[in-house]
Amino acid sequence: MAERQREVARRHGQEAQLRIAAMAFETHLGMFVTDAEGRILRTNATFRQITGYAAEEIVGHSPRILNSGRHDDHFYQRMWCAIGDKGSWQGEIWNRRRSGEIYPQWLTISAVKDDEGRITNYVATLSDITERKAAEEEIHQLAFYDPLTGLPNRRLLVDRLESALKESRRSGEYGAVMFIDLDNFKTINDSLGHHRGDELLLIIAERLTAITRETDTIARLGGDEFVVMLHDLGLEADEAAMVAERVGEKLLASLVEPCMLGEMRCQVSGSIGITLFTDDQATVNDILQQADLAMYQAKAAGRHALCFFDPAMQARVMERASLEADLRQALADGLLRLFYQVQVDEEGQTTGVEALLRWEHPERGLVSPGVFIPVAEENGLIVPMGLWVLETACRQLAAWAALPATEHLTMAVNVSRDQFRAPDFVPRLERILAVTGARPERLKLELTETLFLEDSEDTRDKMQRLKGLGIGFALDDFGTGYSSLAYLKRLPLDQLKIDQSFVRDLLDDPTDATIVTTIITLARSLELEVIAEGVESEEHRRWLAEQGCRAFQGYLFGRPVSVEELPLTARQLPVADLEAPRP
Ligand SMILES: Nc1nc2c(ncn2[C@@H]2O[C@@H]3COP(=O)(O)O[C@H]4[C@@H](O)[C@H](n5cnc6c(=O)[nH]c(N)nc65)O[C@@H]4COP(=O)(O)O[C@H]3[C@H]2O)c(=O)[nH]1
Repeated sequence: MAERQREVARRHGQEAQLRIAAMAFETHLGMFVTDAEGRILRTNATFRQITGYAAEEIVGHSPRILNSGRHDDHFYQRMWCAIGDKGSWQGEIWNRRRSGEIYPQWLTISAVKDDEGRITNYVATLSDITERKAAEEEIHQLAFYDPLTGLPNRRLLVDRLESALKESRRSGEYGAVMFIDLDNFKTINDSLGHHRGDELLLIIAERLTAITRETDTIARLGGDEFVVMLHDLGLEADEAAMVAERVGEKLLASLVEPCMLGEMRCQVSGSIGITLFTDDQATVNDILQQADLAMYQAKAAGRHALCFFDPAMQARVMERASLEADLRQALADGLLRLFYQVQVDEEGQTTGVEALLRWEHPERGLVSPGVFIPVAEENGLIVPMGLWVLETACRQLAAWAALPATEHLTMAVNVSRDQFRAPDFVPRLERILAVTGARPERLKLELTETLFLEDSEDTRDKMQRLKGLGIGFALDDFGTGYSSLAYLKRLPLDQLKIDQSFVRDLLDDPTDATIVTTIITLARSLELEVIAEGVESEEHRRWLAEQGCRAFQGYLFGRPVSVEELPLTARQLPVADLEAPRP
């Protein structure tokens, strides 16, 4: 009797447990149970509500049927590793409802094991977090973005500026912050109403966005104040200032474009304050204040202007702008000159010259190409300027070819990367050769390694076409750039030019000496000529000759001079040449 009572009690207990389990299963969380192989055995009502799958549609299937495709294999591997190691995994996951809609859910998967530790089932619980995500998104949007324009607000700008500062400290690259304030926004707002004012701000936001790169930050701080942050502006302050200035000019130009506000045609202008930042100790607040201050200076300077925070930087940018204007004028007025520096062989005989550009400025005097070539390269003036150089040099070559004493001379001409890249470079040079009558075999183009960094197919093709005409190629400043043996072998080069920075110290600096000997050996193995530039003393010449260098250029033999001053004396020319024309 007692045994029967115990059996009834046990059964009641089991039923109660099953009832509890069944109730627990039917919760507000979606649930499904799979077998050890991952086949779905059971789902609850909430699961069906969330996923849209009826029990009969999904039982027997793998949960993969729910995959959204948004996660890669790696994601699922990590999930299964965690379940294997710790017995469970939980996290956010994007799944797909039966309707095809993709939605975010919070998912927990636990492995169920038997008494011997073997996995018998997996139990998953899931909740739809679409609303929570949307709320999070909205909070994020409100907290970090300007509700009118959708641009980042001050908080996000400060955040990004902090990261940019850290990055800049690490890389040493400059960044810039530009404070933009519209000059006459208040008048428009007051006369046309806030609604039109808002429209104008939206137009401005769009224009600023269109001009800047995707990686730049454009923020609206409120009212008519915008900030543009640029980064990765290079390691040189002057260069960074130039890029920032160019972007600033573009922004100013875009602001003054007229726009329609309703029926009204309106025009605004802006004042821009720029400050550069780098690996110094300035804080985010310092930087924003500097840009703000510079912006007030721009306003004080007459509006529709930009101003740098750093007065020295401002002066340099202005100096550069005036240099640029003068240079354009100089090309038009014929104030450029070619100087020539001799190149000699091992006997000291002049074999040719290098043409070097000079600018005779009415006030500045003789301006060095080191100053104005980078400006010309920056503003594109290098293309017409380079053609003038080539034509002048070729005329000189043709004139020398007519005299027995000078007919053997070669002419090396520097050609900048952008000049060589111009699509019509080859036909233009062909025309110059035809017009001047210069012999292409006497012309040598000095190219720099930057030309070979990109688009090498086009470069090689052009070189081969010119080579076909008889023109030679020297690689200038060899060793200072990105020297890659791969391109040395692929390109039709004739000569490597050892940069003067290595030659200068080779007697004192063993590293430079090793570099120079390596270049000479390399040139020999590639069957290229080699010439050392910047040879200033007999000791240098002797050392280089001992290493196998056969051609030299430098102050020891002559500085760059005008054609009239060239030291083409009897000592350097074969006597026979002076007495009788060559056969
Ligand atoms: N300390 C020292 N310097 C020496 C010695 N021998 C020559 N030099 C200088 O070294 C520079 C050699 O020219 P580069 O490497 O082609 O370097 C040239 C070249 O890259 C560029 N350049 C000059 N003319 C032109 C041109 O017509 N077109 C282009 N694209 N660039 C040019 O400007 C650079 C500087 O030209 P320059 O000021 O004329 O400076 C010249 C020359 O005056 C020496 O013994 N000691």
